[in-house]
Amino acid sequence: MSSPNATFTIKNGPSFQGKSFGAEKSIAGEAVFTTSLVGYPESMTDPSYRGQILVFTQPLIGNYGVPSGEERDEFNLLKYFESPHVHVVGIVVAEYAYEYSHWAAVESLASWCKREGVAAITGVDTREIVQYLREQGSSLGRITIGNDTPVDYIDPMSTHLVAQVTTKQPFHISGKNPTANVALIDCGVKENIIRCLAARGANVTVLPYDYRIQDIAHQFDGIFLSNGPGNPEMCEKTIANLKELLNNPKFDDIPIFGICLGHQLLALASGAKTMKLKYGNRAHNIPAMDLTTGQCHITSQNHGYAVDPETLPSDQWKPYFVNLNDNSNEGMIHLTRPIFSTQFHPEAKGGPLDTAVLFDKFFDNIETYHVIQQSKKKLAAVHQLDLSVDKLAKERVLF
Ligand SMILES: NC(=O)CC[C@H](N)C(=O)O
Repeated sequence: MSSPNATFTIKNGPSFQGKSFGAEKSIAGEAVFTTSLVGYPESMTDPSYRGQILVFTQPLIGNYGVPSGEERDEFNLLKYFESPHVHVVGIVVAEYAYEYSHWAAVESLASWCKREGVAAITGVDTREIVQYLREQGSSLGRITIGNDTPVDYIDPMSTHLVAQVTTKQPFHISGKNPTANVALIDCGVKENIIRCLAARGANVTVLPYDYRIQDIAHQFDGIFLSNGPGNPEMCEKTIANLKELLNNPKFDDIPIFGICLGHQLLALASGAKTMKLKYGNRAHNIPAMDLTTGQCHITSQNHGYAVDPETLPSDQWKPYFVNLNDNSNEGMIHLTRPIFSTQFHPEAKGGPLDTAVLFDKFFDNIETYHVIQQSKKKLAAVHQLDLSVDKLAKERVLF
């Protein structure tokens, strides 16, 4: 099989010669690496990877092909992909498996990359690349096909990636035996996050990232803040909306749960700061300790930024989880309100399900919210009562 030569170059770093197996299109982006062993279809369709060149440390990639991007589940969510399209601009693998086999596969990784316009290079030493990226930190990179003139380096983090991937209009996903209505702020949400909410009984209303949630929050039983690509500081509108939600006492009881970018945006809205990590955390086996219980959980992650826990206003928030590899912040929890968020992905597809229980915690908070709302309604009704003597009860009334 003759495939064109390809070159992967790290800005201010080395070049690696290999063969192209994807789209014959030279590209540039931010080069990052993942140590996940499985899940390339999910990672490549995760909007959080927008604009990045993904280097897989797992040496053999493509051996189980690519599943259908059209099949949908009972919630009308994509069964195998995290969004309808690939978001990485390129992939770098040590050894592309030209033969694939899997019961769910409908095509090869190569044909998928070609159709989706994704550059792919194989036959390079990903160990050396990753060692380089660990030393230099996440770097700009490019893949040049054949004798193409290399394209200029592009820093995707300087563009508003969330505005590109968010839903442009609100949409609705009906939950299973619904017991709650959840508003989801879509900064690039993964299908499996919506599935985790819908499967637990939430009707999910998915809103564009800049939707004024503070105007409609009272219509919902909980608010969810999604994952998404890029620098969290770019999402100024979302942060401003969340600030109103956090600062207005009328929203004191409403449950909020954020994941990854959602966590970072919540932190920024609370007055904390975020920072760029040297090379980020992208893996399915990262240990995070729950600081409220001392228990360690293995978590799935994909992020380049993190919250600086020192900057969390300690009169309102405390760190919830900590990363046991690099001590970075993995979550926060409000001291008095039903709000918490995590840097890792409790919905984990792929990856371990240790922390899926956090979705149940969100639903517990929603249940408590229902009880509070009910008693508030009953108390409010008391003030509407007709006080004519013949209308009043003749003994004490307890709810
Ligand atoms: N998965 C995510 O939501 C990533 C969040 C953010 N874009 C980061 O890289 O840190």
